[in-house]
Amino acid sequence: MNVNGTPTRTIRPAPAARAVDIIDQTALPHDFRWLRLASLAEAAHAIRSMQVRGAPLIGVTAAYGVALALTVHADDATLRQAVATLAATRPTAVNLHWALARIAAHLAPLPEAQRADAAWAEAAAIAEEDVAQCRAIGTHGLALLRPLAGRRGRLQLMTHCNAGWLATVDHGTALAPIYAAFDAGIPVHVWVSETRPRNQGLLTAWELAQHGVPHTVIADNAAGLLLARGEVDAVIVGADRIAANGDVANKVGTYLKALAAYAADVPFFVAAPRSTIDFACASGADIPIEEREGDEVRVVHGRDDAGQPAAVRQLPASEAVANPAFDVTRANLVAAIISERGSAPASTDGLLSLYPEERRG
Ligand SMILES: CSC[C@H]1O[C@H](OP(=O)(O)O)[C@H](O)[C@@H]1O
Repeated sequence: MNVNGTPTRTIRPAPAARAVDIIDQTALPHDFRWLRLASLAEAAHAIRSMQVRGAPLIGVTAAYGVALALTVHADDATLRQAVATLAATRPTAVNLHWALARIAAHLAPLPEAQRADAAWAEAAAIAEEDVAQCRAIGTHGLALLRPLAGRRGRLQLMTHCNAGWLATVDHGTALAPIYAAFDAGIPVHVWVSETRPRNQGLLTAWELAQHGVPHTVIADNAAGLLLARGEVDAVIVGADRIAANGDVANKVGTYLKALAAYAADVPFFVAAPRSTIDFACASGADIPIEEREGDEVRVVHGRDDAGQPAAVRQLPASEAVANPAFDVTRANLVAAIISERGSAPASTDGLLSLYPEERRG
């Protein structure tokens, strides 16, 4: 996508410099800056701290983290350690674990002398696949949105968190069909949920503003009113892990929006590439839910009136808080899964209709 008119992706490999550059998403929406990762430790920290975030993008970043590690040492112990270090950063997004399993399986049979170059090439291949798959999600998602347009002046959409191009290498997942509809000339407006406590909705607002897509930022708790009032034609979100039965793990608060959409008879779509679907995970009950640091709830980070970074402690450090980063939406609340291969019901048969090669027995 474009930043100030310049085509930009979220990650830029620099193998010659033994580094990879990522957009520092903890600085957005106020500052746009690149961050250079030059070691396994820096890649792991970037994922854990959410300098880089988004299910597909953390998978790609982890793959480059393995390349950074093997550029220094390419023995089996280093490969195992790199995979273990990166796998420990965040548990829920299966994309991270899928990418690590894929690059490890690709590198293990190779002679040590060939592993570094092969790691950079495989990480780049995973990144390019993500770009193509997210572009296709936009096309297939547009096919679902187009029939909903025309009911009123603008197609009224709602999303949660950030599942735009910032969460992928390019195009995004949930936002890809929105960009596709906007670029096709369909009048759209997006209700953007701020998504406490890390406020990834502000990243979505930044993205949409960059592309010129009309939008309105709302408090998370306002979504139910808008849905009940009939001000939303469809909800479209991303996913961090889709279980084999169609249950969906996504940013915390997604489930509440799915319940409100169901009560308001508004279609609730989930957009995700193949790397987000975990056929080895039977149902949402088996998806690990990341619990993050309590200060993400206790402390609000923003800007003061002078535009300087400011952190406001809302609660004493001793105050007990819970901070689950994701929740699980049961498949029966999901109108369709949108992937690079098309759309299908959120069910075992639906997912297998998209990926028949995964059918066992
Ligand atoms: C394109 S899916 C992005 C997905 O990842 C986000 O989580 P986080 O910001 O914690 O990495 C959120 O769940 C999005 O839906």
